[in-house]
Amino acid sequence: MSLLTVENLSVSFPTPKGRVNVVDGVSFEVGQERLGIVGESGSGKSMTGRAILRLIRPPGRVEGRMTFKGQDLGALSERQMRQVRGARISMIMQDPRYSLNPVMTVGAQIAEALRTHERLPRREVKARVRDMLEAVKINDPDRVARMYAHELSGGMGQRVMIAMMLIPRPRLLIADEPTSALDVSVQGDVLALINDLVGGSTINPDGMGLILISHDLPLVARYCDRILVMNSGRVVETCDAKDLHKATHPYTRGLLAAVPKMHELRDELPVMERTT
Ligand SMILES: Nc1ncnc2c1ncn2[C@@H]1O[C@H](COP(=O)(O)OP(=O)(O)OP(=O)(O)O)[C@@H](O)[C@H]1O
Repeated sequence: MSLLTVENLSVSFPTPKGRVNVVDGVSFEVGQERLGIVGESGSGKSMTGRAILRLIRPPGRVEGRMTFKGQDLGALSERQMRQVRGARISMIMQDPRYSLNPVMTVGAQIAEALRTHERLPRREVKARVRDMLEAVKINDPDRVARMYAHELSGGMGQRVMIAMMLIPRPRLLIADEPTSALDVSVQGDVLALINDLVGGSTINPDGMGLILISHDLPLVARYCDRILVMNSGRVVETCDAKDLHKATHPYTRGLLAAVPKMHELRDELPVMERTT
């Protein structure tokens, strides 16, 4: 069943030459599955994700219709939309450390988020914070709970953000380049974690849908069920990840042709030390 339906979405901004559509007539559906949105820088991937959550501010203009579980997101008040963003559709961004409160410990932030969403007896808070950190595979959770954002590695910070994002048990996760600010050595671990959580775990037994936004085609092909390829604001190809090799659009074929070169480049990179 479809969770989110996007119909004819356009996002435009004023330029000296008039309004320009940076997202242009994009339509897709996503259910409890992993949908990858891929394309080069500037193709409109992030604007699509932000438009779904109504995060585009004027002078940006959004047109089209988006429904989440049948509810028209455009018809919601700003207060109702905040509830959707807080609880039903979550988003994780590139560098998690900027999203964490710098003057609160990790444990205090997770505890605060837990108490916002459920009545929790004081004596259970510490154990629940530990459960959340363990669920995102943080080693030594009690020590990490006492740390501040600046003391975390990028990978740890992203795991902490993922734990916080899961507290309200969202039905859909939008992950916009969630690993591009991380060391190559931990990128796969964080994506594998997101992948596991999408399927369901002790802290979110029902699982959730995923929209993974990335410029990295092999990465999206590896972690997603379906792929939507964007170019200049438009969807040029939609296919199952397993059928990517059969893609017909010249732009997708161009991205595919670049893949072996990317692998060669990666093989030349020095292996970095693990930081998580
Ligand atoms: N405030 C703005 N005013 C005008 N144009 C904007 C504004 N914000 C973004 N854009 C343009 O919208 C286009 C799409 O941006 P978007 O961030 O969605 O691209 P992207 O595919 O996610 O690329 P990247 O991976 O580099 O973030 C870009 O060409 C960008 O320059």
